[in-house]
Amino acid sequence: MFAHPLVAYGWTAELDEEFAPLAEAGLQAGRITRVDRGRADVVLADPDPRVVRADTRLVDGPCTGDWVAVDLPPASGRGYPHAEPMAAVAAVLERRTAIVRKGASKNSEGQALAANVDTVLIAVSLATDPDLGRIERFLALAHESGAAPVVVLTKADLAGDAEFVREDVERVAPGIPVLVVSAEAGTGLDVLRACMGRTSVLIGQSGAGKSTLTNALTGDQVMVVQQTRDSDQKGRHTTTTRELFALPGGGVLIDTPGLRSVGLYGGEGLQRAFGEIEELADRCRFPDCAHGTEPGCAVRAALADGTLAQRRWESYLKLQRENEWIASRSDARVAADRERLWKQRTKDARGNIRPWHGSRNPR
Ligand SMILES: Nc1nc2c(ncn2[C@@H]2O[C@H](COP(=O)(O)OP(=O)(O)OP(=O)(O)O)[C@@H](O)[C@H]2O)c(=O)[nH]1
Ligand SMILES: [Zn+2]
Repeated sequence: MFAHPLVAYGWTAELDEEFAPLAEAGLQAGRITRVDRGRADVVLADPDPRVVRADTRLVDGPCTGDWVAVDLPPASGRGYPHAEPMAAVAAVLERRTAIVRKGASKNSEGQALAANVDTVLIAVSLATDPDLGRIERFLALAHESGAAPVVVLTKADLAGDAEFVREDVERVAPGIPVLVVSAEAGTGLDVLRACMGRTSVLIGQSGAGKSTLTNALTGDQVMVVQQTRDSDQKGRHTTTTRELFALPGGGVLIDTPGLRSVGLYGGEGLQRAFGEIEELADRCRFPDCAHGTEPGCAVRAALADGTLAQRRWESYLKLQRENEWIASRSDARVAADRERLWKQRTKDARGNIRPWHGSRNPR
């Protein structure tokens, strides 16, 4: 068994091996538990896990879940220009997976929400009718990340007929587990735990119950929870940062703030989220069928006999148009951005550490 104080935070023998040259350069391995402007909380082994605040301005766009190399200031503070010596993130290790959505700004930059995640838990409240289109969007985002999606229907204690909703949601999530839980009543949590990989992230709308679920899974009041508005069950955007916790039974959970918009950021995720449509298209008579007026179109046949729901087809077309629009913004630009995101940011601005590349590339 591989023993290391950061195992509880997801550290593996493989990471340890990758990190060896950085350790030799005098850097400490750590995982980002939360990010603020220009700063991050990083859990380090010292030798027991402890959280330090570190400057992140030397690296490009670190996010919660990133494995990093931390440069701790010498105890004397000698050699540091600041009055208060501060730890600094010197490098970000290659990401295995990353949840990337379209950035808030108009340009085509992607925004990483969480890194090195194995399971994406898409939280959807059963207190109101679920928005299937939104779930499809979250699923495409999750598929694109490289992690395995799971849909978690929350607040089962408030649902009239949870099973009915679950079947509805299953139709838009082919091959994906759809679970029913209540953090309030404590039901469904064991099944949920069994579906969670080493590192899981909770995503979903504000008020979906992500923080309540985080508290239930950590067995602690780690996140603040606020009432949803009675009028429309909308959340109040209580959670404002992404935070990472080690779970008592092993594994790591990242809670995220409610997402107002989930702009997709291109890629194959959409095809995977709509796998059954891709399969239908493969059966069209013409390989380049546009599913319009062509004879022998399997997609139109499925729409006609109801095997493929009209709503689902339109949702797919809409998301595909969105994806294409992003790509058209500038293929080169998007490609360069992605490259930059996936690539190892091991350059140390101070130039005293050699660039270092991990052995695996998620793409
Ligand atoms: N009845 C019931 N209420 C729940 C359950 N889970 C969460 N809630 C309530 O739903 C409201 C919103 O819960 P949060 O956990 O803050 O939701 P969130 O998704 O973290 O919201 P943001 O932090 O704004 O993104 C709170 O009033 C919770 O008490 C549940 O299982 N049953
Ligand atoms: Zn066709």
